[in-house]
This record gives sequence, C-alpha cells and structure tokens, in this order.
Amino acid sequence: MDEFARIAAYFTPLAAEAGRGLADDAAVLAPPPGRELVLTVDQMLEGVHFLPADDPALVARKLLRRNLSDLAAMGALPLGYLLTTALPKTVPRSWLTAFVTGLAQDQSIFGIGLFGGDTSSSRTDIGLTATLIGHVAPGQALPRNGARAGDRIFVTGTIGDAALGLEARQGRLADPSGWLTRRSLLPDPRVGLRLAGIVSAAIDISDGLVQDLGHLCRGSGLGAVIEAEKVPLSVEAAALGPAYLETRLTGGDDYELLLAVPPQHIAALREACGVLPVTEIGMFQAGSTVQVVSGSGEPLRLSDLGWRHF
Ligand SMILES: Nc1ncnc2c1ncn2[C@@H]1O[C@H](COP(=O)(O)OP(=O)(O)O)[C@@H](O)[C@H]1O
Ligand SMILES: Cc1ncc(C[n+]2csc(CCOP(=O)(O)OP(=O)(O)O)c2C)c(N)n1
Ligand SMILES: [Mg+2]
Ligand SMILES: [Mg+2]
Ligand SMILES: [Mg+2]
Repeated sequence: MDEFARIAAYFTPLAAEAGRGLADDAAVLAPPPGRELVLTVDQMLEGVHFLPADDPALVARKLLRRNLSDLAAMGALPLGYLLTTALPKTVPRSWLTAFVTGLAQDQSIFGIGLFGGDTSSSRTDIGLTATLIGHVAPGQALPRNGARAGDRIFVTGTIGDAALGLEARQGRLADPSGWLTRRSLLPDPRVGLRLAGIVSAAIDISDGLVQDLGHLCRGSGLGAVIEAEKVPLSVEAAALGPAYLETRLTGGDDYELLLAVPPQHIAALREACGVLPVTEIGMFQAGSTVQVVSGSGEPLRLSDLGWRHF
C-alpha cells in the first residue's frame, strides 16, 4: 500500500471537519469565538519514547496524551491535532490498524479530531509526531513564570508510577497488579481542570518531578523546597520501598500537573480538582535551586535530576 492509499484507508476516517477529508493541502480551522489558540507538539520515537514491541494502539494514545498534558499545563481545552508518521517498510498493516484504533479511541475520549499531517518513510525506526491545537480564554493561559515566594507546590495524582512501569516492562522489577505498566503505557493527562485565577504557575511533569520543578523555578526566578515523603505515590510504588525514591522523583513520564498555588487559593484548587487528588509537597522560596529534603529536613542528594535528550 503506498502513501496515498494508506492515508485514505487509515487516516481519512479520523478527520475532523477542519481536516477537509484530508483532501486539501492544509486544514482550515475556525477558532472558537473569543478564544486564543494554544499549540503544542511532541514526538514519540521508537527506542526513545516507546519499545518496539509496545502495543501500537497504546503508542498512539500516549502520543496524543503527552500532548494533551501540555495543553492541560496551559489550562487549555483541546480541539484537534496534526499527525506525522515516519514508518519503515517492515511495519505490517496490523500495526497501522491498531495504531489508528488507538487514535480513534482517544479522539472519542477527549473530543478531538484529526486536522491533517504528513507521511514519510523511515530507514529503520518508527517516528511519530502530534501537534495538538487547543484553546483558552484570552489571557488565561497558565504560565511557568508566575510563581511567587510562599506559593505552595502541588501535584496531581501520584508520581513515579510510569518510571517504575518502564523498569517493569524492561524486566527489571515485578509489577504483579500491572498498574505501574499501565501508567507507563497510558498516562492520564489532566485536561479540563479550571485552574485559571487559582494557580500562579503550572507545568506538566514529563522529564521528572525535580527537573520540571526546576523549569518552574527558572521561569519564576525562584528556588523551591519539597519534602520527599510528601510526594504522593501509588500503593504499588509504595510496595517497592524507599530504594525507588530517586526513580520516582526523577524518572519522568508522569504527565501529572505541577502547580504553584498561593496559600489563600488552596481550597479553590481542591474544589477545582474535585475527585482528582492534589497533594501539597513543598513551597517556592527565594533562590534558584530545587532542594529535596527528608521529613527531618535533611537534604537529599540526587545523582540525576531528570530526563534530558542529548
Ligand atoms: N526544536 C524546537 N524548536 C522550537 N521550539 C522548541 C523546540 N523544542 C522545544 N521547544 C520549545 O521549548 C519549550 C520547552 O520544550 P519542552 O521541554 O519540549 O517542553 P515540554 O516538556 O512541555 O514538551 C517549549 O516552549 C517548546 O515549544
Ligand atoms: C523506551 C523508553 N525509554 C525511555 C523512556 C523514558 N522517557 C523517554 S523520553 C522521557 C521524557 C519525556 O520525553 P520528552 O521527549 O522530553 O517530552 P517533553 O519533555 O518534550 O514533553 C522519558 C521519561 C520511555 N518512555 N521509553
Ligand atoms: Mg516537548
Ligand atoms: Mg510539558
Ligand atoms: Mg522533555
């Protein structure tokens, strides 16, 4: 099947109205009236972001969800996406069928459609990119640079499951319930929370809690202190014991939100998050470094702060 047959068979059925049946040279999108557009792009590369044997449906969904998480960090709601695929000849049709099934599933869950994309071939590894387009009320996008000294640091959900899940998928630790593996393969982006006017800064955790907190600190011209024992962890992660603390704090792939919250807004934050757990883990302060301390205030030495591409 050549590129054009493949687009028609697999991708045209996923197209949103703005995608014009994938029949024109580009998409034409009418932004929701009175809203600002929010644009983000992230890649999924075989061997870097996913394992060659991973279920293609889950690869597709994680591709969308990693981008949806960036929209969530901006306080934006999603509209749709552009997709690029670079596939080697060896990829069977069954891979593509599963891949588009995953896309369709998350399109329906998150209410998004496909606007268009680009298809090319790859010599060896699979390369995938999604550009998500969302919208936000004018001036309400959540910045990384708005934190103030004294703002409390909150995270959604639990931290560290995905990094442990990757270890499990690579056979380096046991995951009897499958929960850690699930969190590594299929993150839950926190889209739809109404955080504008409540949080002073936001970022999603992709590289690891400590490194991404460093990005908020740099953006806001501050330092921060967090208490390691306060970082929320799942029952499954807790069962592995303290040996995995550093992995949890720096491993990344969490796609939870890390938020700066003025103390007087904490009740409003909890209200906005409803049943989604949010946990206070520390505070912003004058300075420029991220300190991780134990309950007794002892500083923790981390050998690595988080994921970085070379
Ligand atoms: N190759 C690139 N070209 C242009 N902008 C980039 C590139 N890579 C990253 N950025 C921008 O740099 C910032 C940080 O990127 P990144 O670390 O990928 O953020 P995130 O973890 O939220 O995906 C974002 O504003 C992103 O748009
Ligand atoms: C095979 C494999 N190895 C390693 C990882 C872990 N990993 C890869 S990239 C990454 C950080 C997030 O990816 P990045 O491309 O930096 O996304 P962004 O920060 O731009 O959202 C992590 C934790 C993985 N998910 N899969
Ligand atoms: Mg990125
Ligand atoms: Mg991000
Ligand atoms: Mg990154």
